[in-house]
Amino acid sequence: MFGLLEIEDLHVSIGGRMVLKGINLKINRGENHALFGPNGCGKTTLLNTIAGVPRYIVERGRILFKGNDITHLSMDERARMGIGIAFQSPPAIRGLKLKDLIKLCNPEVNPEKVLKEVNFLEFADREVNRGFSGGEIKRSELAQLLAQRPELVMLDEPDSGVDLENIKLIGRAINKLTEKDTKPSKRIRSGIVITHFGHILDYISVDKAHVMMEGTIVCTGSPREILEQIKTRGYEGCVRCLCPT
Ligand SMILES: Nc1ncnc2c1ncn2[C@@H]1O[C@H](COP(=O)(O)OP(=O)(O)OP(=O)(O)O)[C@@H](O)[C@H]1O
Repeated sequence: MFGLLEIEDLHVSIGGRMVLKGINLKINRGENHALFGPNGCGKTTLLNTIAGVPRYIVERGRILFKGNDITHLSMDERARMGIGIAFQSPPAIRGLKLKDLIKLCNPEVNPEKVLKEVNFLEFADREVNRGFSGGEIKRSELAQLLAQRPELVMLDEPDSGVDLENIKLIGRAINKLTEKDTKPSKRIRSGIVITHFGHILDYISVDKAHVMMEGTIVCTGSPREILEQIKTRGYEGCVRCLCPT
């Protein structure tokens, strides 16, 4: 199948330290992948590198998106090609209202309608992320992505800090972004979701999961099976059991 995203032997350093040490990953159109792994193994680094955040330096390997080598393109160019990301800790933006940022993401959309989808209408006139709680930041980021409608959506811990009622809304928005509400043959959009506890997996459809350890992907398999193994055996035990070398 045609890979929307293909990553080959990716090595990335940050602050002079090699964090990603040979990532290989293929995400086909219509697929949603989950990424598990212990703190500091490089999950955020992988997503931020795909998005093109400048401080992440690609030392070796390449990233292909829709068949094009995007390894050295700017963040802006990648966003225009269809890559969207919800950051773990996005900055606050003084002087810019959330509804105006949503309009900047896509002038065609009605910001109020988008904000309603994530139960966030009352924040339309607030400055972006300024004083937002952890769970509110997640809804703010998702509203921006719903406006942008990227072909590849990357979500860094979308369930962290979100209450039980809003996690359902967030799940529905992610399924919409990855077109899980559309016939499989019509899906063109894909996703990558980082989650520690897997709460969001009760609300979204995920096709494959990967376990990352020390900068590489060490196991790939069924999201439910991997999550169960991590819960009972820990990361290393999960890998020994499901993906022994
Ligand atoms: N600016 C930096 N300079 C040096 N090291 C950094 C820098 N930013 C991140 N790192 C290191 O890179 C490693 C990978 O960080 P990353 O945020 O990708 O991990 P993660 O798997 O997403 O972790 P978590 O689950 O805690 O969010 C960590 O050891 C982190 O301390």
